[in-house]
Amino acid sequence: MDARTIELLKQVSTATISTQLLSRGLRNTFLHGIKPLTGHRMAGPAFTLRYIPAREDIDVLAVYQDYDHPQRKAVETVPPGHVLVMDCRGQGRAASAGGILATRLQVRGAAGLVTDGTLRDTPEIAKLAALPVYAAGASPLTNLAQHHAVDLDVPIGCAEVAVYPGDVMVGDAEGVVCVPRHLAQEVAEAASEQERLEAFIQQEIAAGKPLRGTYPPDEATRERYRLQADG
Ligand SMILES: O=C([O-])CC(=O)C(=O)O
Ligand SMILES: [Mg+2]
Repeated sequence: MDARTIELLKQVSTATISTQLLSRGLRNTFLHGIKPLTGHRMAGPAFTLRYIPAREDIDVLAVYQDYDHPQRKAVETVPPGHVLVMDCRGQGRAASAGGILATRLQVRGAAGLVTDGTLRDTPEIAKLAALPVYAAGASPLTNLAQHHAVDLDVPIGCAEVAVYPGDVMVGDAEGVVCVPRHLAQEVAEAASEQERLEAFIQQEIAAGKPLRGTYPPDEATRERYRLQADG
């Protein structure tokens, strides 16, 4: 994934990206119900972790003694610049990670943390200066009370959206959208162009122009936009 594509995607809104994906036939790309915890914008390829339901005879506290426990391994192997995306089947009675793991992700240069479950230690996570974090809420209970980490870097569902490793996860104040990897570059370019045009339309509407002719822009409005862009 080239750096320019990531940079462009980080600057545009999830609303704009959703429209660009819809215009290419993709309707189910926004992770509904997932909210920002730290407020930082996010863009980076997905590295995934899949959880299945926990079972009491297997998921006991002693499993954390294994440093290769898949949850811990995910945190230690997500490549820098990638977003760790966790599939919790939308279940949040137990947290999918906590403050120490999130701090480790930040130190390792991860581009973000996304879960369709919950997180614990959220007051500390909210203070992280550089890591974008998105979750469905908070739960103080550790993950193995409900979740069993199984697979790394496989296709997952997150908030009922298909996420394939390498798809680009983009986050802003409204939440997270998943951009299929093969569309990332063209969507990034088209979304930037759409936002330049919409900034002009926004100015016109604020200055008193009616919707008719302005939004969507007719040829005359487009011509004024081109003149402003050239000038
Ligand atoms: O048990 C967990 O999910 C991990 C945890 O609290 C932390 O990372 O601080
Ligand atoms: Mg903790």
